Amino acid sequence: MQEKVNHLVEWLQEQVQDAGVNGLLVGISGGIDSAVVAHLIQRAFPKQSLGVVLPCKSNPGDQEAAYKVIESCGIESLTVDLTKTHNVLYSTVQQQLETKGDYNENQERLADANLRARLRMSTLYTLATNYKYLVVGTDNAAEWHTGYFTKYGDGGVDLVPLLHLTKGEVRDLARELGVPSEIVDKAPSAGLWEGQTDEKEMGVTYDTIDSYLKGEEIPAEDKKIIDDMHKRTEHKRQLAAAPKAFD
Ligand SMILES: Nc1ncnc2c1ncn2[C@@H]1O[C@H](COP(=O)(O)OP(=O)(O)OC[C@H]2O[C@@H]([n+]3cccc(C(=O)O)c3)[C@H](O)[C@@H]2O)[C@@H](O)[C@H]1O
Ligand SMILES: Nc1ncnc2c1ncn2[C@@H]1O[C@H](COP(=O)(O)OP(=O)(O)OP(=O)(O)O)[C@@H](O)[C@H]1O
Ligand SMILES: [Mg+2]
Repeated sequence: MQEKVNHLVEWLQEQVQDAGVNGLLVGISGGIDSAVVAHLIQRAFPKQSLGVVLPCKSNPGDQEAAYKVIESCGIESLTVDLTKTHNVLYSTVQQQLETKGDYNENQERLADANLRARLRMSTLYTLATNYKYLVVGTDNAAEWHTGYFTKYGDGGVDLVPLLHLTKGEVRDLARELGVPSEIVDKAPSAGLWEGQTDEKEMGVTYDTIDSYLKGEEIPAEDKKIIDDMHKRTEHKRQLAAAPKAFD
């Protein structure tokens, strides 16, 4: 496990050197994936890394967990509350759509949620420009395969160090790095609406997705859920489609 930590830390250092930038930053949610990334970037750049807490109508418990992560790795930190910004932007768009008679209430929860993820991305890039840092993403192999992220939201990043690690491997890494146990053990959630958990929303557990990614047998109904998600989200793993060039 220590070898994996060293490998990832060295990889992060190389990426910064190759890009000619000063360091790295990550959004810290209070969940395990960003906790692992915060610990890794702090080890790679103890004085040139930043953990950013971005509450947006968030559960106060998540914010407390985010501060525990910061304390556990000693990373420099900053908090930008996006709740008001989100309210202003979402309600302005909503008003315009209502005036046009086009507001689709059925899409409200998802549109509201994805805007939170994209406001976080915009804020992280504003800070990245200020510090000349790269934005580090937190997607793991299970999220990447299922496309369980917001396109150009939490998926809009420069580096994805956890991309090849299953959720189980992320948990092992978290324990090795000293992430507080209550964060390692809590149910993964995007925190985008009240009571949301990843596994409830996807309809399949991370253990099952991990097994599938490792080539193990899983129940046919779970395989179907995972294959459908993978197919539906193929566009998120590609560059934007473009027509053939003119002659
Ligand atoms: N075939 C296609 N080719 C090219 N583009 C296509 C497309 N189909 C949709 N699109 C575009 O993609 C958009 C849909 O994708 P997207 O905007 O990502 O939205 P979508 O995949 O519908 O929703 C994001 C999902 O990720 C979850 N999430 C988000 C953020 C964080 C986390 C977490 O784990 O913390 C989880 C969230 O709970 C939700 O289930 C459409 O609005 C459309 O613009
Ligand atoms: N309140 C927040 N403040 C800062 N960053 C956030 C916040 N909410 C989400 N993010 C960013 O979005 C990423 C995607 O969230 P996701 O829920 O997949 O990861 P996580 O919360 O770190 O772990 P888990 O999947 O176990 O909940 C986070 O890792 C983090 O970088
Ligand atoms: Mg989370």
